[in-house]
Amino acid sequence: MPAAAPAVTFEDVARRYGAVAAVDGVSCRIEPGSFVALVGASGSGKSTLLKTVNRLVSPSAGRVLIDEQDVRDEPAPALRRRIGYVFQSIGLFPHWTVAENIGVGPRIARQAPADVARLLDMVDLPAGLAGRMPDELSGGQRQRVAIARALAPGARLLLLDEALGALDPVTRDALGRRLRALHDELALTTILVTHDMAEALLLATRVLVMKAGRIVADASPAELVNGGGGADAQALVRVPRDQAERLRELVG
Ligand SMILES: Nc1ncnc2c1ncn2[C@@H]1O[C@H](COP(=O)(O)OP(=O)(O)OP(=O)(O)O)[C@@H](O)[C@H]1O
Repeated sequence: MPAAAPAVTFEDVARRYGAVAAVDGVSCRIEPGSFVALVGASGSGKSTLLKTVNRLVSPSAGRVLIDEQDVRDEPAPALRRRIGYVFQSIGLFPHWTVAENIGVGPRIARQAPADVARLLDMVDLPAGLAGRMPDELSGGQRQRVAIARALAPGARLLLLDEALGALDPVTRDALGRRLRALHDELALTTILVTHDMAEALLLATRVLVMKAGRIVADASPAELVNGGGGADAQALVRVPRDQAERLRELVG
């Protein structure tokens, strides 16, 4: 396990698919311990950029560093064991119990067995769920198990790709808060891909806005809600702001 939360550095990263520049020259350093939200319209390149970190996508140009080390310097399986990755479609192994799913990372890495009860408690699930199969859980419970599994090998870097996207709004809000608390308690570096600017503003310490494969805004939530970050960012901030104003008008 790395001793501290890592930094992530993108150096002029590009990824083309034929004529499409999914990521088009991104340079940016994510500081250790930060919680960065990557927001932007569908197809703006958020997921592609995120996946260059754990090498699910190889850049066509440029490089990605974790701390000062190029992610290509070690075999991909070893790299991925150091990185928690949670995505929307969950991906629990359907024929394994909750405990077996959570324990898979440490088992493959030949670490001490996962403390399943502690990991379940971290994501606000009762220890009694350990013996259940994934199809005996709700969507929100499954997503919590996926987060526990991602953290089980002691990862200090957490990549979340629309990890809350399929959940109902109440569960989504609760799990978002839990994720932010875990980020703080475990001193993680977290990168969250989301369509939802309100979620980004409420959870992140820094928001990067992507458009057509590029980062077009880089600002703190406070800067964004105070009108900063430029036109592309403000177009996204306008949505939750207008909703909040319309709700306020309903107050009698
Ligand atoms: N494996 C692939 N093959 C071909 N084109 C791809 C591939 N992956 C992504 N793309 C294209 O690259 C662009 C960026 O896709 P990406 O999934 O990174 O966007 P995104 O911002 O994460 O979108 P969404 O929010 O809809 O998930 C899109 O035009 C997409 O069609």
